[in-house]
Amino acid sequence: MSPQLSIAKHSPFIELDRNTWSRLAETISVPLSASEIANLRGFGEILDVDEVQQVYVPLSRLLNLYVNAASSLNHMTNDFLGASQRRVPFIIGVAGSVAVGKSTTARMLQAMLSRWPSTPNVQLVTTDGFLYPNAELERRGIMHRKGFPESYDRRALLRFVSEIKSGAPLVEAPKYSHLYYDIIPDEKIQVTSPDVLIIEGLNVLAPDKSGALSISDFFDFSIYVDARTSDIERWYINRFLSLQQSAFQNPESYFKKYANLSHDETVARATSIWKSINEPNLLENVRPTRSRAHLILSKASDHSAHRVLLRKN
Ligand SMILES: Nc1ncnc2c1ncn2[C@@H]1O[C@H](COP(=O)(O)OP(=O)(O)O)[C@@H](O)[C@H]1O
Ligand SMILES: CC(C)(COP(=O)(O)O)[C@@H](O)C(=O)NCCC(=O)O
Repeated sequence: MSPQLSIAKHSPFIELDRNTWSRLAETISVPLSASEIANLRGFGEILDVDEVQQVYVPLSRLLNLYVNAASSLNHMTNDFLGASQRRVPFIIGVAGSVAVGKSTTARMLQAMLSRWPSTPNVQLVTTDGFLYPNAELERRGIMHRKGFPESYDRRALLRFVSEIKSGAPLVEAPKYSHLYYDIIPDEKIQVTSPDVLIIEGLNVLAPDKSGALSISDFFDFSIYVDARTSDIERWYINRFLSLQQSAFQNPESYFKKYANLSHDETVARATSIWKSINEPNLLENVRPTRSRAHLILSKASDHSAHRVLLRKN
């Protein structure tokens, strides 16, 4: 047997190409209208009814199976313990690079999962709320490391997730604004005992370096959104160009300093931010967590998912 085949044989993942994956749920129809899908789509993405039918319907069905199985196990465990039945949220982590399209995947899952009768209440939080405020990043001398593991208040994030998993009826998270590029001091996001909570962020699968608990220890399922580095760089630059024409024109935007750049200057600025912050973070911290995921959604250069890897166990 060639070394390549034996590596594949001993991989913890089953690999499915798009056609094989899409056939797993072809009898289930898309529960969203074309305009609902358009509203969930991020900048530059091609998400359409075909993509939802072929990629997200099977994913949502698989997750529904996991949620129902976790709920049965929870019931049986409580019976065994003689404890009262109390349901705690099923937590799904969504990881991947800046600009890979995590937010669209997470929003799509939220919309799809909430259509299942067993999980009408699906809530979504992003980990950017747990970034230190810019003033604190400046104080620590890590303003140029936004998105790196050390730029987050990891203790607060861990407390947040463990409170949710302990069944607390209301848990609050700080709120981040892409417009201000900073934490909004007086606003909070509330998590109110959902059936499913999706937690999306760059580093959600990162283990704690000192061996202590990390938030992924509280996940029931996790997804890594993957693509080639060169494709993600192009998506980042194209999105930056679109934002320069829209969001950066807002006088309140942190990036208003880029509002009058020419096309070439904007590309140069985006490339420099990508090369100095987001690509190193992807290579050093984010992609190394990929094999910790239960499922890897692998995207082709047009943003469509072309392959799914699912853990065998
Ligand atoms: N500077 C910005 N101004 C406004 N919105 C932004 C800015 N940067 C990113 N976004 C938006 O924030 C969301 C999260 O982006 P990001 O963290 O890169 O994750 P992803 O692209 O994987 O969803 C996306 O919807 C993106 O369009
Ligand atoms: C806010 C982010 C760190 C993403 O945070 P996440 O929700 O993934 O924890 C990222 O979108 C970002 O703004 N990075 C800084 C570098 C840049 O401006 O591209």
